[in-house]
Amino acid sequence: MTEASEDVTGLLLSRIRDVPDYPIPGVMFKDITPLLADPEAFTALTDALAALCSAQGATKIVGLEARGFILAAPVAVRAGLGFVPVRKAGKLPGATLRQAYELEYGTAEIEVHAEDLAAGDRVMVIDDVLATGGTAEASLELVRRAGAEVAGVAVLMELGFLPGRARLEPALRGAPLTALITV
Ligand SMILES: O=P(O)(O)OC[C@H]1O[C@H](OP(=O)(O)OP(=O)(O)O)[C@H](O)[C@@H]1O
Ligand SMILES: Nc1ncnc2[nH]cnc12
Repeated sequence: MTEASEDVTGLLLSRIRDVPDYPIPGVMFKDITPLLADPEAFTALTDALAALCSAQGATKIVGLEARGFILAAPVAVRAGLGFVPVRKAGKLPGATLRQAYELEYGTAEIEVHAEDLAAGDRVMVIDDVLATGGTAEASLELVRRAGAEVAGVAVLMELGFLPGRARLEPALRGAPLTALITV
């Protein structure tokens, strides 16, 4: 299975809560906590993402702090693959690669332990939301700077009212971007 079924899509969509003007006025925040609290929905999400990782021949899973960790860690276990955290700057103790990027509501820097990824790894990047695409774009930069190959990017939810997909397109270099749902 490479796409979520309509039943799964509907279930996931029904468990996402809209919070207007959070964290700043003008942002419609998509809150995934109701989905996480529903074991049927969380399991369906994990299974769909794990199937995608297997279908695309991933050998490692990168999760993006913080909400991406919640999704990516069970996917890595389910798919039988190693999990590599990409963290906000200053949180990883070892030698890191660092990349700056812009968010829908601010700027940030992310890091990965340089030794966690290497040539021969095929990496699936997993996150909850694709908004402006800045976080995912920076993570692909890190994956490649570490010498690894990008198997794809998979997100629970793409914000279709923002140009994240178009921004990410060049950085994908032909690798697939899969969103289980688009809102
Ligand atoms: O496509 P973008 O515009 O880059 O936005 C998407 C990112 O923004 C959110 O993370 P955030 O940095 O808010 O952190 P959190 O997961 O710690 O809440 C979300 O979890 C994605 O990682
Ligand atoms: N509107 C939004 N809702 C939830 N997470 C986000 N990350 C970036 N923009 C977001």
